[in-house]
Amino acid sequence: ATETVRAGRSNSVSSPPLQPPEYAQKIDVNPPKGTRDFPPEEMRLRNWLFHNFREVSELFGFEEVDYPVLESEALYIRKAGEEIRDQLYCFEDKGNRRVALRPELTPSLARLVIQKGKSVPLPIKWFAIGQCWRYERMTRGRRREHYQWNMDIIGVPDVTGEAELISSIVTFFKRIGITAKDVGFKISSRKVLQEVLSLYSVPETSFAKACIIIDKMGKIPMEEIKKELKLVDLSNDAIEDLLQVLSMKSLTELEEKLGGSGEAVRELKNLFSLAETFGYSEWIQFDASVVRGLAYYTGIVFEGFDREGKLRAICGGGRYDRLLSTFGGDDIPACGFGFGDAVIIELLKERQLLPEVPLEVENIVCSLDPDLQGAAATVATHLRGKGQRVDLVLENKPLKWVFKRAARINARRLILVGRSEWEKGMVSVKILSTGEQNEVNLDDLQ
Ligand SMILES: OCc1cccc(Br)n1
Repeated sequence: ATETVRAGRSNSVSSPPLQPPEYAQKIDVNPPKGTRDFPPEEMRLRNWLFHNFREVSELFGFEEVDYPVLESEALYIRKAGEEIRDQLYCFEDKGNRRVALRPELTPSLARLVIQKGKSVPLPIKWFAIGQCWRYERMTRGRRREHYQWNMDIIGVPDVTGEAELISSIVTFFKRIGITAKDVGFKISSRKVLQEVLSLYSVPETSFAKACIIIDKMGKIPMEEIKKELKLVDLSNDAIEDLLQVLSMKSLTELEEKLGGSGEAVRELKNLFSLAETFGYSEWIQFDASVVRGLAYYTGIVFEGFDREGKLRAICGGGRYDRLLSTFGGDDIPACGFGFGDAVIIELLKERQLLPEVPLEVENIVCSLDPDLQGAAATVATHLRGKGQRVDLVLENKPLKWVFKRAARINARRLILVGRSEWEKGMVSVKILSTGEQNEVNLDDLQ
């Protein structure tokens, strides 16, 4: 075949490496601002994390789903002043469509549930692990993407749904060595806010906005919180009453304020008694200040937090009974959570619980003679056929190089293909930890 010689590059192996062609332009080898590469070591840790997400989801009988990273912008146009809306990574595509990189997975889930309609029997129990995006001014140097694990139950109106979801997260934490001493769940209900605001003539449209403002408590000054609440038509009395309730840390106190007959207190009491039966009471506490920052929550809300208080929320979720109907679907109750891939790794580092996830390739196979490269390929294929991982040395390399590579890949065995052995259908097997070396018939090689 005629060799095409690219301008500026010589095909002869002997000439010294030339300067890159004049058209080459050194690219920025870093990933875009706010995004991450996952080179092998980081990818092994990520795979370990996602493997645990999947194992727990399957333990709870959930089915895995996924959706496009790119969605119609319309899925996220909510007018409640959410940060997620301000930071939407949206643009107009070449077909003049308004699209967005998904900032969360729940709207996609709602879209697919509606699309599937009656063809999917309830309750739906789906989980997903997907990359989510936000466009944040890099002034704060925060990430623009993360991977989120979501589990959602659609079609169960009772708090047994939320209890099941919290149980799945507790199960996940236990699997990776996190205990109730490290992490807890703050639990409340948006119905607490609803019942307080119902004592004052607060317009329904103000409810979601008030929740988003209250979610900023602790992040912006209290005076700013009050100012923003006034702007969504809450009276001073309503605000004072609300803030007093939000400081409550006991259900007894809440019941004294709201009475025991309302839905908020009844559901929370039910959830805490279910926690007893699941066996995770030590993990949860009532905290009226938890509202979460998504507009569509309508009932129970919860968030996982690190008890040392050094990190941002580890995960969060709650009930969203109106989301499907706001998308034009039937009025189907739903609850779910999101669990990001970043804070949990920070927590594991803090607690010295990061797992060792070394590269482990059991075997390294190499020929001792360039003419036996084919024989080495035969040996590698034989072993791979038996489910053995094999790193096949693909070039004629000195043994010193082979031993160095064997150490890097944590190989247990070095399989040497030499002429005299191969003529007898044998190979030489060296156990690298002991140095023990034997000739083995290829057919007996396991
Ligand atoms: O949790 C909010 C969020 C959404 C998308 C991307 C990132 Br990073 N963070």
